[in-house]
Amino acid sequence: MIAYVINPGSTSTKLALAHIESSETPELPGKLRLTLERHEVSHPDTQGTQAERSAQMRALIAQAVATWPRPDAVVGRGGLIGPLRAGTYEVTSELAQFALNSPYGDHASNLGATLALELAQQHGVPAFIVDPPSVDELLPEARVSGFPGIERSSRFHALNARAVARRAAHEVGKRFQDSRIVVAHLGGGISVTAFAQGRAVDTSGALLDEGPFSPQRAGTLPTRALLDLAYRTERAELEQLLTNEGGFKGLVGTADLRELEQREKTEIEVRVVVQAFIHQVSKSIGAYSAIGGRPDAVAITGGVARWDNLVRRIEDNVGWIAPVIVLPGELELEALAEGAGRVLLGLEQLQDWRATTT
Ligand SMILES: Nc1ncnc2c1ncn2[C@@H]1O[C@H](COP(=O)(O)OP(=O)(O)O)[C@@H](O)[C@H]1O
Ligand SMILES: CCCC(=O)OP(=O)(O)O
Repeated sequence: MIAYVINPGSTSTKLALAHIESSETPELPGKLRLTLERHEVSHPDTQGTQAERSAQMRALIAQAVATWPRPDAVVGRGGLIGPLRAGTYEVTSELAQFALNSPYGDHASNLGATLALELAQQHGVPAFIVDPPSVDELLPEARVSGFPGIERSSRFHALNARAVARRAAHEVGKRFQDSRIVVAHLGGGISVTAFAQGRAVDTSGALLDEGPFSPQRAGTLPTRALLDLAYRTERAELEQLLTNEGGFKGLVGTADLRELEQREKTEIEVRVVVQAFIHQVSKSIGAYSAIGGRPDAVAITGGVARWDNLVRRIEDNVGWIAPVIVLPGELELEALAEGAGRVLLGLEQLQDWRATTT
């Protein structure tokens, strides 16, 4: 089987030509063998209008796939399309349009369904999305916020976190469905999620929800201080500031942690903020490790997990909880290909978007 894989991010779109075949054995039911040819398309300049940037991106993607063999399906990263179960969904025009104008928030992943559908229609094959960031499997007690009318939500790196949790469970000799895993995704966004028996039972979220600050997002803030800030800042402007001018960007002037890895060695104010990040991530891992019993493993992933010395300091704080599995970068292209492959090979049923919205 051949699948085109499309993963739109905030700064680039990652693509892959995936060759997928079953490698099932009685001991490993549903196991797939994947071969991925990876490509990356840097996003056009941000000067143009949304429509111009979108047209430029489509042209660059079309150019990248022009010589690829005909696919059996196209699979894209899903978007914020409402609370739903984890799984693989067929992209319809309705789903694609909903994602483009989602009432659940704006994010680069909202474009994945449309890009997949457009390419799939050119080849007369189905388009899929897998484990969108709005996967919502929270425990009822995890939804309670502490104030009437405010409910905690589930918006996190579901695609990568689930794939990493599966990998971590395997590394400690467990099946994902029979394990407890805490996953800290340290990327452009940060999310810390507790998985129990294959379900994301609680998460910090990643889009101005809760949790540690990120390279440019604010994370959880003291409520009183946030109230004061809210009453002297126009709402849309404040949302933009907390989303793009918070975190490391707001505190030490850059969201590039490769730069900060060097600056930390000589600049005390950078070292304090890096230590604060480690402190917050460690606290969050500890909190999400206290749900239903000690986890079988803690996994640290995302681009920031490439900072070895930073990850080591987090491990020093949380290593007493459970074995720490480090998977720098992300497994999103693999997870998208596997999700499509499981359906194409008849190993898994499609989820129905309209029926499964929780
Ligand atoms: N080798 C590295 N060392 C430290 N930080 C890194 C490294 N590589 C990437 N990062 C940081 O990871 C973050 C991006 O994470 P990534 O998961 O790639 O992004 P996205 O969430 O957009 O997919 C950026 O803040 C970047 O500075
Ligand atoms: C809903 C979480 C998605 C997210 O924050 O992704 P990035 O870290 O890639 O921005």
